Amino acid sequence: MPLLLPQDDRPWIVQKYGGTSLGKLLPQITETIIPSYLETNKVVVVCSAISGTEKAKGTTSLLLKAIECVIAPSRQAELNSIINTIQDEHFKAIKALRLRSDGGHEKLFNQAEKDVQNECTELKSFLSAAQTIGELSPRSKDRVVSTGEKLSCLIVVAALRSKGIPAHLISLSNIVPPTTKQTRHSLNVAFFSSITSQIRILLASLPQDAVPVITGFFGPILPSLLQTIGRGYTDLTAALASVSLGAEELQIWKEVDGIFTADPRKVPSARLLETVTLEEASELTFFGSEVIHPAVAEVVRRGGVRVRVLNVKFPNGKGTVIWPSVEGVVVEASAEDGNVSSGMTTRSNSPANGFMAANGYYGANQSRRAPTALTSKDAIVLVNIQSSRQTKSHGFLAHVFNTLDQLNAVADLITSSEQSVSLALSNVDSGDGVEAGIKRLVQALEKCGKVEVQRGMAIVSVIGHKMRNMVGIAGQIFSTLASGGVNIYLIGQGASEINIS
Ligand SMILES: Nc1ncnc2c1ncn2[C@@H]1O[C@H](COP(=O)(O)OP(=O)(O)O)[C@@H](O)[C@H]1O
Ligand SMILES: N[C@@H](CC(=O)OP(=O)(O)O)C(=O)O
Repeated sequence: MPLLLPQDDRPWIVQKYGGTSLGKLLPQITETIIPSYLETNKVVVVCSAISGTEKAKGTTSLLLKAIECVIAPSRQAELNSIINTIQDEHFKAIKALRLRSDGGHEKLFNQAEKDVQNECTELKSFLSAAQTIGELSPRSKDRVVSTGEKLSCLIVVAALRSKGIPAHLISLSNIVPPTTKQTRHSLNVAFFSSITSQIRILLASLPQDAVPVITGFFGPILPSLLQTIGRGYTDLTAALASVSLGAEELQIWKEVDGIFTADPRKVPSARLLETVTLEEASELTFFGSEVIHPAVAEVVRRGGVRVRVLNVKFPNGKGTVIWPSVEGVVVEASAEDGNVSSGMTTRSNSPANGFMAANGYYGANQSRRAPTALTSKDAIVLVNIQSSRQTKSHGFLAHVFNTLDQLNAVADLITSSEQSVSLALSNVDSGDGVEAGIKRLVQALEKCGKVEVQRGMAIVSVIGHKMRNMVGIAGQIFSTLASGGVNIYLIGQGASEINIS
């Protein structure tokens, strides 16, 4: 008779770990946080690529640099040295695991080392073949970038297995069905549903006690994940995994206690927020504070998953809960009333589907809050275009936006009048430097009218749901800026009215 195992009905928790947390705090993650949650939950781990010190010097950034080398035949040596650096960083991580294991698990670590080496060798030959041809398609670039998450998952699986946790690596780099005729995938509801089903199928094939360790990269997406979703895509993968499992909570583990009223590195007096809405979190990220990837919001809202931002260094903290906002609902509630579970200590009292308790609660104190948070973005280029007055205003605007589209330039803020448009752009560098990007932009926009450019500007954004109904908030913002001697060049209020920039 087959042995029937008891059904494991612990609720799922999905934990996403960013590159710097994995690079600096791997033992804390694999020896303390994950085992603690496994006592009461089934856990899925979603990993970004490892960054030893900071994201700008991490594996993904190095891989992007390697991609740049491909188009220049003279940079073969540099290319090889980048991949060697990546390999060494991962070998170092395995060496640290060996030291913590006191000579145990030799076979496990040897295999991990071999797997890392194989990935890097394959990558080198892929890149060197591309260098011979002198080009790399967006899809091939994605193939290169996906190596980062594969490598980090190899390390995390080895770390967990060395502690007796049955971790299994799940690569999502081939879960998107190819499109036959289309040149790009439409990232719509149907697309995301197909991804969540694929993830569910992959996870269902694992043993019941398995701890899946999922690559933050998923693909292949046409034209490419980097082009469509951009950096920080691991948050989205984790959101899709949580929806596919009906997870109790999606946890985004970082090196900060949660979401603050401002970047705590820049503003020491910033306060930790107990809750924010999904929209506020997305706006904060878009305007300079890396909180959650904006694409996460729609996925978790539809899937009804609660999101919590937590600190790897202080895992007992409550973190910040991100809730979907509910139109027209104004409820005063305390954290306790609203089933806000408190991190590692009380986890079992959350609502079944993770959000919106029956009383319509959508986060403690939200109805009392004035602006929720501030953020800023530097190195902004301001472009003013004055129409040459020969075209009607809509023709002029269409011309300007078509030009931006052709140049792949995204404006963070836009204001317009009948005959002029002001644009604030944060990303004018297409790989050949900011000045080259500005020159290209000006040349193209001069066909629409007179163009003026101002460099070295900053966008300051005040974000909060409550602002929608507050009279006088804009006046307060501008008089505060004036008292700090700040000259305002452009004012924007998002259509959602939760952001004044
Ligand atoms: N409002 C904010 N709340 C929290 N962190 C913020 C905020 N604005 C900017 N930050 C910065 O975002 C970073 C997020 O933490 P980090 O662990 O580096 O993220 P990741 O794991 O995604 O790389 C912190 O360094 C923090 O200073
Ligand atoms: N590794 C990718 C994706 C990602 O999600 O990163 P992180 O979670 O460390 O922000 C990047 O650097 O963009």
